[in-house]
Amino acid sequence: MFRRSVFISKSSARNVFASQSRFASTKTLRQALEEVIPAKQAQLKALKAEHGQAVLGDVKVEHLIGGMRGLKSMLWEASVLDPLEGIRFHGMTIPDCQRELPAAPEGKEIIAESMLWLLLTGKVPTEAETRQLSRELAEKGELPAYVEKLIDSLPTTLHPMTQLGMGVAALNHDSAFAAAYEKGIKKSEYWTYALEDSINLIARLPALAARIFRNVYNPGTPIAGINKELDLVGNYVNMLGYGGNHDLTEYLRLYISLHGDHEGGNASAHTAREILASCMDVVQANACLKDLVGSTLSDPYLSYAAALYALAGPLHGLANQEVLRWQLNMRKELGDNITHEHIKEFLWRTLKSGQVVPGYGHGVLRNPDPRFTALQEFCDTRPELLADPIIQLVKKTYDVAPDVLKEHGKTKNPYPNVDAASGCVLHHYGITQFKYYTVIFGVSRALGALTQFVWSRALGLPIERPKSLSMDAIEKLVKA
Ligand SMILES: CC(=O)SCCNC(=O)CCNC(=O)[C@H](O)C(C)(C)COP(=O)(O)OP(=O)(O)OC[C@H]1O[C@@H](n2cnc3c(N)ncnc32)[C@H](O)[C@@H]1OP(=O)(O)O
Ligand SMILES: O=C([O-])CC(=O)C(=O)O
Repeated sequence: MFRRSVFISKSSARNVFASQSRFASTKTLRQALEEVIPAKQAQLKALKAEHGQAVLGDVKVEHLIGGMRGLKSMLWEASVLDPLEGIRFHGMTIPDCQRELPAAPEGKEIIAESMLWLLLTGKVPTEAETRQLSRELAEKGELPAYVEKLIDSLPTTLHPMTQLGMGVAALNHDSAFAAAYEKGIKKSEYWTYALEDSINLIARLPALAARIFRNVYNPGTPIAGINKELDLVGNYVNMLGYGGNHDLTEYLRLYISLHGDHEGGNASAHTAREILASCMDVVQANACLKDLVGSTLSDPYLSYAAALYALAGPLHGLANQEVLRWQLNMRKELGDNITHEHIKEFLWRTLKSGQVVPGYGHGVLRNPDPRFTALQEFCDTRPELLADPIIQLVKKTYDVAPDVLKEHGKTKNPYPNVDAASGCVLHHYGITQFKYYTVIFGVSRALGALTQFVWSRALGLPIERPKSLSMDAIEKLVKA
């Protein structure tokens, strides 16, 4: 399958890259990024100069109390989430990406490299560019010995996500960004070191994540070496010990690409990167360019470690482990031959005990998550997946859960999010250790979070420091 480097013609990409040629030749990711940075810098400058005082919305007291839901307060380049339609990556929907982005030579699904290229540059890479990036990642994929030693020293009872965050933070020992900053570099050069660290980190995540899996679940077994001819996820699957399982490899390619970015407001991405100010009066574009952990010029490793700990919460990334635990409990309690009526009763028991239904609801989405749909479609093309009792249970739950949640009347979105489907497929392929699932999510979310880290440095965004208020201060302002 051959695909050319295609110019993205939609939304923001249209303005920024309008002067760029439609078909790029083979270049490295760094070269491709170098080409697009000046246009983005100019766009930001013009936005600030021409529209710095434009009002994007009101900040209400309910925003301060309600987790800033819906507040337009962040700058995030790679993707934008529509409540009804779901995510678009530089204007491309998930089906667009499935159609346009290069797959692995022997596969059909999107791979992490082509998604990363799209997120960073706004362009669809050629096959040759994708392969070149795969090779670069494979060449940089080995873990330093001190990190292996650190991970091997951790108790196997320590949650895999805690271990992942520790390993990522420890990788900052070799941060090019931190070293260059210490040496004293110009602000305009930050992005190049940010990119170097980001690529190194993405390259090393599979080896780190696989080592945690081996230590916790298969102690003493060997870990496969990195194959320089393989893509990132192909190597990850090998290192996990599932090499040769083509369908699992394809599933993880899709999963890791789709989970890569979900605009900026989700807790993990937000932690790593940046936010536009939430001021008490109006949101002003020029006053609002701010960062969180990355904005302090903490290096990409420390920023992403922080993001991982946000991802490890059950209302966010840990929900995929919670979904499977919940579905397995359902099966244990209800036995085989579970009917829709049984599931309804189980759902009500969950809700009446004050718990959330994991895998359902969303902070922004108001329709079924198109990532959930894409994963369901993956199952629909494979009879062995359709015959799996847990996958059937997930489907049956989807038949009844939206109505139960509507009747319950609390959640603004009674539909499934991506986590409702992701774990059951892993379970089918033999990755039954559900406490590990969020680690896979963590390998993925680096694609989007680190993309924005690079862009934040390229655009010279300042430290994040929104204004907070006490309840007394709010009352005083409101009464005045
Ligand atoms: C990759 C991801 O992070 S996707 C999200 C993964 N998380 C989950 O699947 C966990 C289950 N879902 C939830 O807890 C929520 O829907 C969230 C955290 C995703 C979004 O939270 P919010 O934006 O606050 O949702 P919303 O505005 O609809 O919440 C209103 C009420 O409905 C409740 N609610 C929301 N979703 C659910 C649910 N799945 N089950 C039961 N109640 C729910 C909320 O707890 C809240 O109750 P409260 O008024 O008593 O506090
Ligand atoms: O967007 C959100 O708030 C949560 C989510 O689905 C993600 O981060 O993938």
